[in-house]
Amino acid sequence: MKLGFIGCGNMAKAMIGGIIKSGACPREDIIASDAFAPARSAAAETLGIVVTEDNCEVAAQADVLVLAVKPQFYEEVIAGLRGSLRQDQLIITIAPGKTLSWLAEQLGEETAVIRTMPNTPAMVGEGITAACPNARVSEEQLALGLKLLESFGKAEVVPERLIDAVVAVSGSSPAYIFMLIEAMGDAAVAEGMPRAQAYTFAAQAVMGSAKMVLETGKHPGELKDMVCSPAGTTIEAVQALEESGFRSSVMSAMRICAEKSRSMGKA
Ligand SMILES: NC(=O)C1=CN([C@@H]2O[C@H](COP(=O)(O)OP(=O)(O)OC[C@H]3O[C@@H](n4cnc5c(N)ncnc54)[C@H](OP(=O)(O)O)[C@@H]3O)[C@@H](O)[C@H]2O)C=CC1
Ligand SMILES: O=C(O)[C@@H]1CCC=N1
Repeated sequence: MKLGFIGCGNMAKAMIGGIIKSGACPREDIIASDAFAPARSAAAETLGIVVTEDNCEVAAQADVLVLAVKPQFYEEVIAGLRGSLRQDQLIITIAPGKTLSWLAEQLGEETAVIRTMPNTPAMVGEGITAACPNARVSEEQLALGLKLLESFGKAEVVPERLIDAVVAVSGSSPAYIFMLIEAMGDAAVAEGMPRAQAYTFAAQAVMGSAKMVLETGKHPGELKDMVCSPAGTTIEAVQALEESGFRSSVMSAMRICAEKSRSMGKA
């Protein structure tokens, strides 16, 4: 099985890194193209895969083809691939806004497409990806697609109407979490902790908290209550966070994120 990537930027590199690390596809069977020469060199050097400038060469070789360019380039990239695509190929998309019906118009009704939304923690095998197959995707193709997506984390089939929520809750959310870790690190530095140590403590606390949600099955509010000792330190921090609208800020940001994702389909 040959795996092709068109566009070899941040998300493609995260996915390819995870795929190679897990052994789901050997690096020799992965080929990627990118219009930007430094992106090609970075992928060749860091991932050890074959790279080319020619998108059609990737499309011609790939059994599974991932379109990993920004959504605004999808139309021109797909137009440039006409004549190089085959009916037996599986296309995986990762762009917000680009719906299965829009993709069917661009790629042809007969093309098997899995619309997905991954995230960059794929790079360390801790991604989560939502997958929406179209009606042309066979059981074997869906199994193959999910095997690839699961090679760098979790993957779940979701109805397409949920994909904009997925963009907000997992596609984009690593950025909010990195901002949280950065802010926690800064505050610990202000208390006198060396910066590197501050990031280790902040990141480990975030990872451990996430693991508790996943592994205990307890409501996040209950887990929060377990940290708040009566008349203690945490409840003071919780009150300060509530006063500055922490939870409503996160919800507003995610609403704007999902709206932006929806709007990208109209561009
Ligand atoms: N980054 C993330 O966390 C996530 C991204 N995604 C999606 O992944 C896709 C890629 O995003 P991301 O990796 O962040 O973007 P990047 O800009 O890092 O990567 C895209 C790459 O594609 C190149 N490119 C542009 N036009 C073409 C073309 N015509 N042919 C071949 N290559 C081209 C770009 O070059 P140049 O820089 O010159 O334009 C760039 O190197 C997007 O659709 C994004 O929405 C989905 C989930 C998470
Ligand atoms: O910022 C973006 O548009 C992409 C999609 C989800 C994460 N990054």
